[in-house]
Amino acid sequence: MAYEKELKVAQLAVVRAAILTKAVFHEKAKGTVSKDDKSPVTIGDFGAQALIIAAIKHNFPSDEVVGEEEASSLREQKDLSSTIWNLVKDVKLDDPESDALLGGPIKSEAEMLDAIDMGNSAGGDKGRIWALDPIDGTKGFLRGGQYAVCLALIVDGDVKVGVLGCPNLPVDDRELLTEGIGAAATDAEGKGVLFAAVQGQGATSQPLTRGAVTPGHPIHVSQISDVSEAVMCESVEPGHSSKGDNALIAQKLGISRKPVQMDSQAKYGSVARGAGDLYLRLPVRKDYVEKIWDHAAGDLIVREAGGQVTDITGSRLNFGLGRTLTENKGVVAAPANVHPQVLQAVREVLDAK
Ligand SMILES: Nc1ncnc2c1ncn2[C@@H]1O[C@H](COP(=O)(O)OS(=O)(=O)O)[C@@H](OP(=O)(O)O)[C@H]1O
Ligand SMILES: [Mg+2]
Repeated sequence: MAYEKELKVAQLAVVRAAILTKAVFHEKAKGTVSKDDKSPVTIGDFGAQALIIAAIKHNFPSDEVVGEEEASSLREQKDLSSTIWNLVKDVKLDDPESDALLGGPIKSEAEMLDAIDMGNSAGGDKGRIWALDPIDGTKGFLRGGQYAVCLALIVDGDVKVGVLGCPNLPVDDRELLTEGIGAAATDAEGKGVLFAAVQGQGATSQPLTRGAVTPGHPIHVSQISDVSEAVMCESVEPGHSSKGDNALIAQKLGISRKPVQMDSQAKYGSVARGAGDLYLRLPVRKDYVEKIWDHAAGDLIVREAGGQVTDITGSRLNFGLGRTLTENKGVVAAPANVHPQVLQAVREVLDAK
């Protein structure tokens, strides 16, 4: 099967990184520092990025990585760097064979910093480029809510493999629709879902363990025929996506159910397994440009599960542009049969503004 090894390495790398993020999730002080753009980054972001890039480079040395973090600030803050190293050096998969496939542990702090810095690819529409968001939904992570470890392989601008590790998502998707899942999540035993997709091969999910991965079971978007019965997924943070517009669109579509608010690309996973029906991410700020690592894995997983993902103009998201998508044109993800209707409602609401 095409991309078999890439899928396995990506899944195991995400599992390995999630072992670290789960450990950090339980710490009160998550080593938060503010990036230049004022968004938060934690010791978990850096550690997870190092673990994933080391695994990719061990298996595919000439592939490039577009990663969210860089190590320059760590090289100046030696204490922070050694705190992260103390976490990273102990992370190991429970299954020795899987651990060996990833190249075993990272050997030194210097190697860890170098691995983080290998996420500096400029991206683009040529070659094999991995898009990595070590902790997507950092605000959710800090709040004790949903977050996702996200990894995708983009080949010549096309997403071929997508993996999302969602450590706080209930394995049983019926639980998802209970109120307050975004805020009240825990990663108690039995929680955590690993989503994956390969282009043309469908999407799967399996419980997020600490060891080997299985082929997973196929997932599908919901079968709703009447869009008024849909459950909408949206961001928790009001600054990331317009909730006012979402409410107007829901009204236009006759949707009366309350939206489920959830941080991170976990929303794509939820739509892909039919635990939510729609995901709308409508621009709040014209100058904010969405980054490819925030969408690449989720885009493929939803499409392989039978959904359609476009921007608000109806075009497929363009991952060949570099580190970012086009100007902020938002995201509309829905089961293919209702996507045109949803898109039309989106356009009507936005045009009326
Ligand atoms: N203004 C604005 N508009 C749109 N998107 C933004 C904006 N600011 C931040 N971000 C990005 O949102 C990522 C988190 O995604 P979500 O909105 O899905 O989750 S959340 O509910 O906000 O936590 C988050 O990803 P992480 O930084 O990895 O957490 C950001 O890349
Ligand atoms: Mg992100």
